[in-house]
Amino acid sequence: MRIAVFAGDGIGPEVTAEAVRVLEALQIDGLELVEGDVGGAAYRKHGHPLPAATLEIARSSDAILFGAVGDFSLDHLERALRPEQAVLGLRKELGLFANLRPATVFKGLEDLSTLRPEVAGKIDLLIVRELNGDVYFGEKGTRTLEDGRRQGWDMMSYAEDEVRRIAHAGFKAAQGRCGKLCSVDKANVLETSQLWRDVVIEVSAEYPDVELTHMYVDNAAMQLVKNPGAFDVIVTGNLFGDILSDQASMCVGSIGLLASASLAEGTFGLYEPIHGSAPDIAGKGLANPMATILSAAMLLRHSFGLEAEAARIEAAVAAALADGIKGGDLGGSAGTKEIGDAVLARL
Ligand SMILES: NC(=O)C1=CN([C@@H]2O[C@H](COP(=O)(O)OP(=O)(O)OC[C@H]3O[C@@H](n4cnc5c(N)ncnc54)[C@H](O)[C@@H]3O)[C@@H](O)[C@H]2O)C=CC1
Ligand SMILES: CC(C)CC(=O)C(=O)O
Ligand SMILES: [Mg+2]
Repeated sequence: MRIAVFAGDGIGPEVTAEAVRVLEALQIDGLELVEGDVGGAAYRKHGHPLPAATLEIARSSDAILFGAVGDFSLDHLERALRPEQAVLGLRKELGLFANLRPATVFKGLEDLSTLRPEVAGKIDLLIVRELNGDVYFGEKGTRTLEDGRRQGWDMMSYAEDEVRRIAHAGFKAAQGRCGKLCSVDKANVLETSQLWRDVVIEVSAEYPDVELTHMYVDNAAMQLVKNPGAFDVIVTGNLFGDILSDQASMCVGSIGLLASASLAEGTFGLYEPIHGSAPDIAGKGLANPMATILSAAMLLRHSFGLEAEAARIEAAVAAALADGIKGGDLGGSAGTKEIGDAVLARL
């Protein structure tokens, strides 16, 4: 059981350290943790955000626990060298195409949400976000038009096989939950989305037990706040899924609570909080590590089939919250290590 630990930048090392403490406390037989450099930290040390040695550690591991990357002081670099390329590169190189981002309100903790408790209490949804395509991986550039104006451009596209495989992931996820799949797109404007919708409908023929609906992304953003309890599984593209999942995190309570799994075919996966490196609070011991701790639980469940251990971690996080252990992101005053201690004490 070899787990690569890539802590990264900003609050990445702070939150990852707490998740590692939780993993180690479980005393799982054969657990081996191997650290590697990613992001701005890797660029400063090795001149690249995703050095070959890190990629090698990733490839020789069974799963990756990832913190966050991003460092505003390196945003002047050419795009290929920016910290974010570490996570984008790992997703692409390792074929991590299915990003699962569950958003569920903790029972009895509806008041953590910025929504009214009776609305928030019904939230139990899963965003299945495509992670290897869309405008994030299309050709891009800046050019000067004939009249001298500068123009930035990014190519958005999806090939049918890319849509098909994430659609299957969405339908399968729905089969394991309440049997409802909502495909989110912008087919009223974008050709990329029209193909997305056509292919999702084609794939739906193989899943007669799943109720498929379609929604434009602008409406989905509104419905997530109005009636989030109506969603079971949302399947969507890379860009829309990125945005909607940050929104869903606030419906639950905080971005510091939402975990994710980025999966390839098979059991390999990268597990990370949905948040970034939070430079505004980095180095102060203020970050909420719960999203990373919950990502470690997803890792144990998806990559190793350790359901009982995963459930133990999730229960410990829920118990800590129920006992009032809250970080600043939730209006509390607990620091990163204090939250880690509280989860460990309830394992
Ligand atoms: N997967 C990754 O590594 C990601 C990296 N990024 C990068 O992170 C950097 C910062 O991006 P932002 O847009 O500011 O997004 P962010 O998610 O890092 O932070 C947004 C806001 O949420 C707060 N926040 C985030 N995580 C928190 C936690 N665990 N506990 C308490 N508060 C938390 C931050 O303090 C900030 O106010 C950028 O360089 C960005 O590119 C952003 C998203 C994902
Ligand atoms: C490359 C990342 C910065 C994209 C992102 O925000 C995410 O995956 O949540
Ligand atoms: Mg994001």
